[in-house]
Formats: sequence, C-alpha cells, structure tokens
Amino acid sequence: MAEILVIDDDLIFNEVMEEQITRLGHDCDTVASLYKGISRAQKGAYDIVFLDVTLPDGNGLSELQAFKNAASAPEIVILTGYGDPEGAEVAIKNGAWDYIQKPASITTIQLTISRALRFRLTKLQSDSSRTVVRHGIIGNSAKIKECMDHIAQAATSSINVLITGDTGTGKEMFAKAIHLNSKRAGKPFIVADCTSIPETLAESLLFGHQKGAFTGASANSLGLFLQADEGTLFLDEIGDLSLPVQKSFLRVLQERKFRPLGAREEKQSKFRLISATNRHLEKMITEGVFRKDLYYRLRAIHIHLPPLRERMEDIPLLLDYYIPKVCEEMDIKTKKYSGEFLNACLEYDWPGNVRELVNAVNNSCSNAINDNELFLYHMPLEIRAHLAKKKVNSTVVHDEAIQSITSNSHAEPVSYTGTDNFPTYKESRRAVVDQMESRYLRELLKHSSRDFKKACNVSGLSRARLYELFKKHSISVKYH
Ligand SMILES: Nc1ncnc2c1ncn2[C@@H]1O[C@H](COP(=O)(O)OP(=O)(O)OP(=O)(O)O)[C@@H](O)[C@H]1O
Repeated sequence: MAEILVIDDDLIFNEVMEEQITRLGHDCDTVASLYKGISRAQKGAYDIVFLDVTLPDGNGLSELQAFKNAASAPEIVILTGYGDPEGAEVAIKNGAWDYIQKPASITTIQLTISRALRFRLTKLQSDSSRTVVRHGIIGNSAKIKECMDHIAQAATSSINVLITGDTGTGKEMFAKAIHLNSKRAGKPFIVADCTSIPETLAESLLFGHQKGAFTGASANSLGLFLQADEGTLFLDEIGDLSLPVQKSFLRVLQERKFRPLGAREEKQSKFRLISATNRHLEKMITEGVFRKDLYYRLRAIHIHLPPLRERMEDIPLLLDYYIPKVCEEMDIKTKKYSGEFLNACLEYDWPGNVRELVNAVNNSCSNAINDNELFLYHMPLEIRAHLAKKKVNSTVVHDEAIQSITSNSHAEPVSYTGTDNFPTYKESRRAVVDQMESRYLRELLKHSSRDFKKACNVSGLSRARLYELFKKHSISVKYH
C-alpha cells in the first residue's frame, strides 16, 4: 500500500483517479490547486504525487522542487495533456520521475505506480544517510545495523511491512520504532494480537460495529482499522489468522473500504500496516493454511530479526543497558557483573531471546539484592542447570577434542568422529581464542606495567574493548 496524492483541477479526473488508485489497494488524496497540493505534500507522507501542469494558481512544473523538498520526498509523475511531447520532456528535465498523458488507462496508472514504487524502494534502500532514533533498541552487531537500515527505509513511506523473527527478538519494539520514526508518530499506534481474535468476533473487532448489530453489542465500537486511522496498525502473530478472516482482511487491504457491522455506509481508514510473526508463512502457504496473495501484500518490505545467539556481541551492550535500568526500577544501587556472569550469558543459547535475557537480568538482580556484583550463582536456576548440563555433557570429550584439534604438536590428532560430542568449528575456535586472549592479556598487563594508556597503545585496542576483555577473563584491572 502506498500513499498517493493527485493534484488536478479537473474534478471528474480526480474522482476517476481516486477510484482507480484505491482499487489498486493504495490510499489516495486529491486536491484541485497547486498551493493546496504543496501544503498537503508537506504535511503528509506521500510516496507518489501525480501533478497537473496547468493549474488555476500556477504551473506545476515550476514548483517541482517544493514537492521534492517535502519530508517524504515523493516521486513526482507529471500529468500532461494529450499530444504534448515537449511538456513531457520539460517535466523529466525538471526532475519529475515520470509523466503520463491524460486520460490514462488503468493499466498505465497501475504500471506507473508499480514502477515508481519499485524505484522508490531501491532508492530508499541505498540511501544510508538517514538516521533513525532507536527508541531503546540496543545492539551494534552487523545484523542489527542491517535491521536499523530497514527501519530507516520503512519509516519514510507507508508501505506494508512484515517483521519476522523468533519470540522475544523485538518484533513489536521494531514496529513501534518504525512508527515513531515516521510521519505518523503523532497518530495512534494500535497493537492487536491475532492469536486472541476469535473467528466469530474478527469482523467486529477489525471493522467495528454499531450498537445493536448483534446480541451483546451494547454500544458502538470503532474497530481496530478506524482506531488506527492515519496511524499504524501492528498485527502481531499474523500467521494465526484463520483463512476466512484472511480473506476479509485481504479485501480491506485491496479496497481500503469496509463496512462496520450494522452500519449502512462503508468507512475508510488510512492506517499503515505492520504485521509480525514467528511462524514460517511460506511453509504455511504450501500447506494451504495461509493465503499467498495476502502474504505478498503484507511483505512489501520484509525485516527479519536475528535470534540473539546469532549476535552474541550485543550481549554486553544489553547487560550494560538493562542492569542499571532494572536496578533503578527496583530502587537499588546499580550492580556490576563479573566475567563469569558475562561468560555464562555468552555460553547460553537464549531460546527466548532478548525477552529471556531481560527476565534473567531481573531475576539475577533480585537474587543479588545484598551484593554489588552479579555472579553466575545469581542467574535463574533453569539457566544454571542448563549450562551445567551442557558443560558436564561435553567437558571431557569436548576438551580433549579441542586440545587434539588445536594442539601445536604434530602428533596425529585423536579421532572423535564416532562420538556425539564432537565440537563445532565455532566452539573450537572460541576455545583457542579464549586461551590466546587470556594469555595475551596477562602478558600485556606485565608488559605495560599496568599503564592502561600504554596497554591500549601497545595492543591497538580501544579502552572500551580492552576493558571488556579484562572483564570477560575476570582479570582485575587495577591500573594506574
Ligand atoms: N534489540 C533490543 N534492544 C533492547 N531491548 C529489546 C531488543 N529486542 C527486544 N527487546 C526487549 O525484549 C522484550 C521482548 O520484545 P518484543 O515484545 O518486541 O519481542 P517480540 O519479538 O515481539 O516477541 P513475541 O514474538 O513473543 O511477541 C521487550 O522487553 C523488549 O523491550
């Protein structure tokens, strides 16, 4: 779905354009004068502006820059009179994206819109200069940076976004960040969990109803679509919508119109849709339980949030953010965390992702209510038990295997191919790196005579990184 503005003083032409554009599933506004058009473009978040050349209050071409300067920097399509090749040439030379001749067929309009949107998406993707406010999103890993770029791209338009990722990876948080970075920030952000929409109540919850429309409808209800008018509707767990509800929902996305239960007239709502799921929608399509046409409509922009275990480098940042936050909420002095606490966080797989990490921080802080520092034994019991099991299971075979694989000796390595505990390449590499780091840091301490600045210079590491490494290896850093 895109936001489109048509500026033409031919009111019948405007009506026809609005009808056709809406039928293509986009939102359309029309105005009849140049200055009204400029003012709308500056206030709105349009993706495309169809602009007539000769308007009662001026020439569209001479004001192209004003449209391009609007915050959403829309693509401009000039509407030229029939048989006016010079007009078309001037339009393109002046920076319009395209032109169409009036009257235009529905196919021409459709093609022009889809080409302009494709162009716009590519342009937004490659524009890395935009900065977004993170609104609490923590993480500096390459994967999170990539997701932030997608947020920047999504925030500049009203195109549908699908966010996928395991539970607790931050889908709702990212959806909210898109909303807050967009032109819609001042309008409602409505969250609905599709798991809790029963099929029988779906239409009433989405479209709203009038008092008396059915037994129990004791008052008018707006419904989610109207509540989200001009704002963002975030549909969580979209994969849980039943097939009949998917069908009515698709109809609304296509026509942008719906009729609240018991109402006579159809309503329109200009919501921006962001949906999310932790389910595999493509697999559901092959199983016949999710509509392909709906899927493609939902995922005009697709953001996949990686699980925490694929971006472990974000864990120290998350701890540095959440430990003081949690302590503040508990009204206690903030706590430090030990190297073994951090190591445990890095060892654990976090199946519940950031949500589980935040809960673990909460539990650890309350377990350590009388201590200044968090240690492994403050962690929730299930996590400690899990780590202990993992360690006992793997220690013997694993350590020998790692030693055999990483040994400097030229002796024939022991073969572990028959065991279940053959270490992964990543584990072996981590073990070697850990050993090397620990040895290096101790030597560095001696070499730099505990002069932190010198240690940074010699090692070529930043203060923050060096400090982090000392913490990881539980090496006390009493530098002068
Ligand atoms: N990158 C992040 N930075 C900081 N906090 C995060 C991040 N990702 C998630 N969180 C926190 O983790 C918790 C869960 O996030 P959220 O509800 O957005 O996840 P979700 O993917 O929508 O989960 P679900 O699929 O279970 O609905 C929230 O407390 C959120 O603040």
